[in-house]
Amino acid sequence: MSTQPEPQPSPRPPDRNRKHSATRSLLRLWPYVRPIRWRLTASTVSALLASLSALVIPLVLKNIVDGPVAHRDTGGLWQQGLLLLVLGLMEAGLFGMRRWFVARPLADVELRMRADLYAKLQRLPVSFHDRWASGQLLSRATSDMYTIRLFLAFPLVFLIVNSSVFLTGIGIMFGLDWQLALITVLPAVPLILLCSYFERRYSAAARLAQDQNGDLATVLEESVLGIRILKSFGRHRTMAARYRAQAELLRETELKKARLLADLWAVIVGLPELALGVSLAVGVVQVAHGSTTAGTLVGFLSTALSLRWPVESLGWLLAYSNEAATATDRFYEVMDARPADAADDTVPGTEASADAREPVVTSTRDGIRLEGVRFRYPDAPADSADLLSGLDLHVRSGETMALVGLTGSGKTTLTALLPRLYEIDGGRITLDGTNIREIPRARLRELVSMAFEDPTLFSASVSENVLMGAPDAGEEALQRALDVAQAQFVRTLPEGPATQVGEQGLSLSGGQRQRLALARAVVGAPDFLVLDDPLSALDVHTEALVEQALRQVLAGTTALVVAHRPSTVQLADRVALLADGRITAVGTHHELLESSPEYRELMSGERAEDGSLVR
Ligand SMILES: Nc1ncnc2c1ncn2[C@@H]1O[C@H](COP(=O)(O)OP(=O)(O)OP(=O)(O)O)[C@@H](O)[C@H]1O
Repeated sequence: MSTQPEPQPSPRPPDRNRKHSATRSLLRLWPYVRPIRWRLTASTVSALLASLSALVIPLVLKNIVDGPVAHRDTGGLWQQGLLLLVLGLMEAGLFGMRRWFVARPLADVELRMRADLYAKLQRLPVSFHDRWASGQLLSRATSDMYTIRLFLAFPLVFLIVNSSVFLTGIGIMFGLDWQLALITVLPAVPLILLCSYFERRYSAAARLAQDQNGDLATVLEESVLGIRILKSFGRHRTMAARYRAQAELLRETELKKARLLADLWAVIVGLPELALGVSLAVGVVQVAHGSTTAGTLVGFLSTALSLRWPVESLGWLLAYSNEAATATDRFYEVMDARPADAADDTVPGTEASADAREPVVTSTRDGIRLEGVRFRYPDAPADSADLLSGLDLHVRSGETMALVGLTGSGKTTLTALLPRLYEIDGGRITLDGTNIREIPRARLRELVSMAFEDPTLFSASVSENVLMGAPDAGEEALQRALDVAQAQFVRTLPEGPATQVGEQGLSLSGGQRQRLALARAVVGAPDFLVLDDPLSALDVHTEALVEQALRQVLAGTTALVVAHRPSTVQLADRVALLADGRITAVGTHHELLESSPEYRELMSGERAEDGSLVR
């Protein structure tokens, strides 16, 4: 039976429909525009001169009609004709220069904004990424950046140029004949009101479309990443229907935008045409009565006609500026997101990170100590209990502690607290006596090395993936890490450790990926090692070999190893049992087997709480 899927907006922070004006949003681009301000000004001036030179053409026409044409002066006609040619060439040349001034600098602006967004995404805490759908972030880094660059290239320049040309043209028209000019500019009043109404409605629709674009990207990304699961469960049609429904929503919003624009366009084009018709009729009567010359009427009408583009372009210039303002808002929603403790954050390449390389002052070899640690996920239901509620644990220096507990008891969460992937809500965690909050993040993450349950590999070579754990480590360390992780299979790959793996490269099995992730964790010979069920995807034979090699690594480090099965527990000196947000028992495997009924159940797998706790 197939169910009709409802399009789901991906989880994202509450909608922040713009409460302030588009101008205020766009002004926030100033830090990026500032370095290219002179080139942008030169580009605007070129476009302005080009447009103004086009405005002189009607005046030349007036002179031709009232002068050489009226007096049959062929010599004068050639002169004026030449002037028209020069003006035309000037216009073309200046418009060409406009592009030349900004093409490269604008590409640089886009590059810098992309780089800043990427750096910010890397710095933001994991809890931020838990809240935001990846498609929303992808669309900000791609289509929103493109919208902003295009705005700086065209609408920004032409909003300034066309307004100036419009005002100059109106001035010329008043100079030629104030009565006709008055009739022509009368529609400006309802147009201004209409534009402000349009701005509000269009801005809401533009925001919705850009968010829906992000939702669509999320569905697409999930479908591509989960294609095997979708196919094997025969759910690809359901997902396709969800994608279509999401695309349908976006289409509706785009159509709404088009309708709004079409309505505005109809009025923007219709009203001035009407006014022009009336002024033409009045002008003809004036010429007939001799109160104005035929040349003045020709000049007036040509000026009015050359103002058509500045007026007609208003619709899409406003629409595009609105989209750019929305894209800017969306960009700054990420850029403004600040980790609560951003002050002590360190980024590689900054001065702070130089300090981060200083060794942690450790007078004692105290190992890992957690005291009264409390933690709950920021998006956990308000009425739920803390996931970790006053947890105490001491892993002695050089010791390997296995962490066991029912599924969902918080083992993975606890491991993520050590390198501060999440911030604790209470208590303290120390490494060799130093509070982890006092250790710069970059240094902390050098000290604590992790292998996650889900081994992610990047589109890079095997050696690049492994050396991510210690960029300065050499070939020898790489080979040793591969040996420890029993990843000798790497040597049989087409290009050995230089073979490309990950999404763009060779597909590896789950066990092979897990071994590379393990090699990545141990390559830097870290002081503290955190392994989240590192052997789960290995066959019994390989598991025994990895365990054997891992014992040597664990002997020289302080380690916390999440374990689901007895064989992994055997690697540890002692075992800690996590239950109800606390460590309820600590001891050797045998001690706990004797003293803790809960541990016995867990290790025997008798209590299959939800069928997935242990083998
Ligand atoms: N990012 C998150 N945001 C909110 N809740 C989360 C998040 N990650 C995990 N949880 C919840 O926290 C609880 C503990 O999850 P955790 O992954 O730490 O358990 P675990 O003991 O490692 O489980 P397992 O043995 O199955 O790996 C679970 O109820 C889970 O739903």
